[in-house]
Amino acid sequence: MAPSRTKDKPDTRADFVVVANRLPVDKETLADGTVRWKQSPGGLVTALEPVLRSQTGAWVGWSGVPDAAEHPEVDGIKLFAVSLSTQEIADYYEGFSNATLWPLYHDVIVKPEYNRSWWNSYVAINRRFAEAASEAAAEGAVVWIQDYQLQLVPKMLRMLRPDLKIGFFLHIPFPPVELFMQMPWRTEIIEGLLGADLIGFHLPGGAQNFLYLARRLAGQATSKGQVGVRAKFGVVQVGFRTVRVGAFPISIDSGELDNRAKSREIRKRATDMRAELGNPKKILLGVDRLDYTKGIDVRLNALSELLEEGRVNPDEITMIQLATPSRERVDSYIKMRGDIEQLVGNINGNFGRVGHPVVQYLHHGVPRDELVSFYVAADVMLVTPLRDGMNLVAKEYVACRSDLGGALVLSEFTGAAAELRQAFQANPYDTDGVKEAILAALEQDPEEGKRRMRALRRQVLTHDVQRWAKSFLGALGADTDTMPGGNRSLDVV
Ligand SMILES: O=P(O)(O)OC[C@H]1O[C@H](O[C@H]2O[C@H](CO)[C@@H](O)[C@H](O)[C@H]2O)[C@H](O)[C@@H](O)[C@@H]1O
Ligand SMILES: Cc1cn([C@@H]2O[C@H](COP(=O)(O)OP(=O)(O)O)[C@@H](O)[C@H]2O)c(=O)[nH]c1=O
Repeated sequence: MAPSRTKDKPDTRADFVVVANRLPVDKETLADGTVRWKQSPGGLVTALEPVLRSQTGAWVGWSGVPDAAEHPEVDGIKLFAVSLSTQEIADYYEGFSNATLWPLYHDVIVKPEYNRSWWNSYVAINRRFAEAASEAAAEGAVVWIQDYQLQLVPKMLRMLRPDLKIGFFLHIPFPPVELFMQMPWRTEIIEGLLGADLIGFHLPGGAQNFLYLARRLAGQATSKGQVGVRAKFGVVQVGFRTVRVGAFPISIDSGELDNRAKSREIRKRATDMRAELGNPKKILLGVDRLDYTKGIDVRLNALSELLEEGRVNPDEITMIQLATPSRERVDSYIKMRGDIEQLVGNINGNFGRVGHPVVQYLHHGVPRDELVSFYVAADVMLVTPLRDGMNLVAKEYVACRSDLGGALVLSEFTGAAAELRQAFQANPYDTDGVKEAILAALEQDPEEGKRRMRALRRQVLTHDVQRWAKSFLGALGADTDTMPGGNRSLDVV
């Protein structure tokens, strides 16, 4: 992605508009005052950027820093920046989005905080996004609203622009009814979402939870049958409008990643990495935003016990944990960072040698090619969230393994677990189960490993992000003829 320049405002309205909390690029001001734009963190941007690149469209979002109203241009995508003040970032983004909704929707792993002034800010900022989307959209356009930060936008936008076709997709889990009922503004949220024509979740369970709440809280008539995957949609009747509810598991640009990982440069870099690490017998890898939902502590605790019990030899393994900074001013994230770094320190203190720490921990992002080289080099990929909407990292690892090497340890509580059945799955709350899964992955028979990886790759390469977008937008009634991919025939070995 190459941002070129900034403008006052993109000059034409678009027929296809993505609205997300973040723009695909974050603004960064260097010490000498130079401004640069870099890819924003997280899977939502990884997934949507190739989709929007293949359509002619616009993206409405925030640039990741306070009071930035420039509109950068990225590879032909028109970007409409929504400006947030420092106080609004604290109340709407760090507060209501990430200290209320995020923990509530992730099984209350930490206690959600219910703060009325945060809610007021959430309402005001959702209105600002709705107004920006309304300005960006041409007559009759398709507007696709993304994620938990913007759940009131569908209704607000419909009131401003009844001519639009409005879709909404939730990238995180939609919680069980008993948990959602904690939310003081629960009815407003359900009614906000019902402004859309189509509401998408990763899994049928989220769609079912939503349908129940639409009946109970908004008093609407709904269908009662099971929702399927990309099929058998639920229906909510809102006056004269019919709102459809479905499950659309998100994915990655698998073909692009598969090709990139096969390149000579990446292969060489992966071999060099192994040598730089002292050619350990096995490399274990974790790749996450530093978030308490990701279960980084789960895998570190399991590894620590395996080392203590002598079931894993510290001289034979290296674990690499990439942990990109995330939501660094939210209390629960500050505490978790300290906990994780202490765990890493304990393992290295107890089992490392000079020049050979057992865990190599990086608290910063790495360039895309470097990340792909890590995937190619890793013998065991550790994905152990306590709860995760999808987890694209698991799919990226599989897409990078055309050599059929490697093994994936995967938490049952990720959206990806529903599709990646041949991974070594474990309940992240069961430390013994996680330890057994890690051992099984480390010790797998190579032929059995190939069989598993072949099956995983068949799933990931035939269910790519283009197929995800096409299935959602097709169900919304948008014209998807111009989109590439969607169940492309790929080189699956
Ligand atoms: O924007 P941030 O606060 O820095 O957070 C980054 C993104 O994190 C979340 O990603 C989710 O979307 C992925 C793609 O669907 C999914 O695989 C993952 O399970 C989710 O956690 C969040 O939902 C995004 O809004 C954030 O941009
Ligand atoms: C550590 C790291 C990650 N990435 C990319 O970020 C996304 C993460 O997506 P996922 O669905 O697994 O989870 P969240 O959205 O964060 O909740 C994935 O595409 C990674 O490749 C990255 O680009 N660089 C990094 O250092």
